[in-house]
Amino acid sequence: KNLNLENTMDQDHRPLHIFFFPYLAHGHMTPTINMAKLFASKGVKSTIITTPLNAPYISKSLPNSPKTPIHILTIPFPHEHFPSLQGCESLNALPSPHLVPTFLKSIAMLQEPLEQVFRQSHPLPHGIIADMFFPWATDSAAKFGIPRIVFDGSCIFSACLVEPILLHKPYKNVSNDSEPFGIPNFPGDVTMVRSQLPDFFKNDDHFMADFIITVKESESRSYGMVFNSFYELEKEYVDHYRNVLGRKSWHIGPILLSDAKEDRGKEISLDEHECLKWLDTKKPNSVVYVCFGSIADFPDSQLKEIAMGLEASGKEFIWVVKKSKKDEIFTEESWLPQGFEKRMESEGKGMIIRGWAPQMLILEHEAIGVFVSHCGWNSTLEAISVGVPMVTWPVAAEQFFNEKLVTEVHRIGVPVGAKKWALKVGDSVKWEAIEKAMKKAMEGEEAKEMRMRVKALSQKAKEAMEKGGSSYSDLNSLIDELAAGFNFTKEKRIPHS
Ligand SMILES: O=c1ccn([C@@H]2O[C@H](COP(=O)(O)OP(=O)(O)O[C@H]3O[C@H](CO)[C@@H](O)[C@H](O)[C@H]3O)[C@@H](O)[C@H]2O)c(=O)[nH]1
Repeated sequence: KNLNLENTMDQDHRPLHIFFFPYLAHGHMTPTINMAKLFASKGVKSTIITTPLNAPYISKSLPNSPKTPIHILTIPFPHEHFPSLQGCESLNALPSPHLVPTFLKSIAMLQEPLEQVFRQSHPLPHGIIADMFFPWATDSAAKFGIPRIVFDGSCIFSACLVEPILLHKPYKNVSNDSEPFGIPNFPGDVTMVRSQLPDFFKNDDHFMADFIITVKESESRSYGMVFNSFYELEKEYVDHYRNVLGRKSWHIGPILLSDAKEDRGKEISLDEHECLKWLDTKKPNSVVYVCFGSIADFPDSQLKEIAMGLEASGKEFIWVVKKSKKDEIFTEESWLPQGFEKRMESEGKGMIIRGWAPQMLILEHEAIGVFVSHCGWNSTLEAISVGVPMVTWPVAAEQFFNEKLVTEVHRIGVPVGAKKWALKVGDSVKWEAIEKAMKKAMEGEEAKEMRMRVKALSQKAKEAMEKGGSSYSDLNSLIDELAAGFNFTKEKRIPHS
């Protein structure tokens, strides 16, 4: 029942207080910060728990005068046990992908400091929204009688796909990596091929194989799941998740739409906004924006193919390029066709951003015609929220699942033809395919229809966040429930456990 508690007080008239515990990676931290801001805008006292090196980024992203203050509480990172991670407390700051297993181990050691925070909290918070990749947070919260809610950084569509694939292993029924297989106990007739699945789904010896099982198991024991998504985008899958899989869930997004425009891109320097001025000189829907999120790192040979594809398409573009080694000098010779950058700049054709771009500000510029993306969920939702069609180029994580939602369910994107899941990206896509996909997404009748579909979804996303919309209502019921749940927590019992 919806209690509609006034002023987000609990039944003892205490203001509601929620801990937010984001994973130490960009793609997880940003939506969690925005979630804390959203809760604070409703009058909920919000505390973000993080490690010292991540605190400045969070604090820069917070609004200057929120309705209710947002606190940052730091816990120590276990550097003494992991000397190879000196100076690095985020997945994005790892000097090499080889350190990922070490990083995962170090994260597990945050459990004790988190529990220490609970021990020192008087009174205890009403709940903790902790990232899915902290599976042990469920047990930690339970020790203190606090409901643990899992933040799944992706969509419900992907969550519905992961469950039956892990459980029924349908990829074992096909004879090779490229033979399609259907998904049992999944609404809709999506097919996958084996090469698109994460290695740790298929290989029990993979360093993440046990971890993903623990994550799923902890989800089923948690109080519920929060998704940065909206009902109208994934109706069938939300219903399946709740009614067939029996999971308690709230979809409260696109959270970014609740973020004030002046707060977006605050964390980057003003010079980088040069690209926005450049976009002001371009025609509506004419520019290709290419960016593969905060982690994916393409080899030089693949970057060269992208450059060739962009040039051959004749389209204007903004292309964001990252390198895993921060200090590496970006010389043209190794990864661009000769003279490419000068040629593009002098013709006003294109702009390369090295490092970090103000993505949301770029995407919502009317000049952007298509987004070439790896289908990280934040990027996908950002494109949908502002109504920009995509060229999909999934790389790793759950990105091949998200691609299906974009290209097959909603038909708002053109696949570039990436076939293989890989933590270390190869050079699998040739320039001809890149050029073709970009043209298909921007030219002709089909492109027009795709644009209309994504614009319609963008409108629905806005409505979901407005008063009375599906995400607005779900957030209110979550807040009501947490406020009402305090009586349960006093008895050291998690509701619905
Ligand atoms: O130059 C850049 C690059 C990225 N971003 C932002 O960074 C975020 C990137 O997030 P996402 O698109 O989700 O990609 P990843 O960083 O790769 O995210 C990881 O986390 C996501 C959430 O769980 C998963 O969906 C992805 O598969 C996983 O790789 C987005 O908000 C972008 O707007 C920028 O602002 N500027």
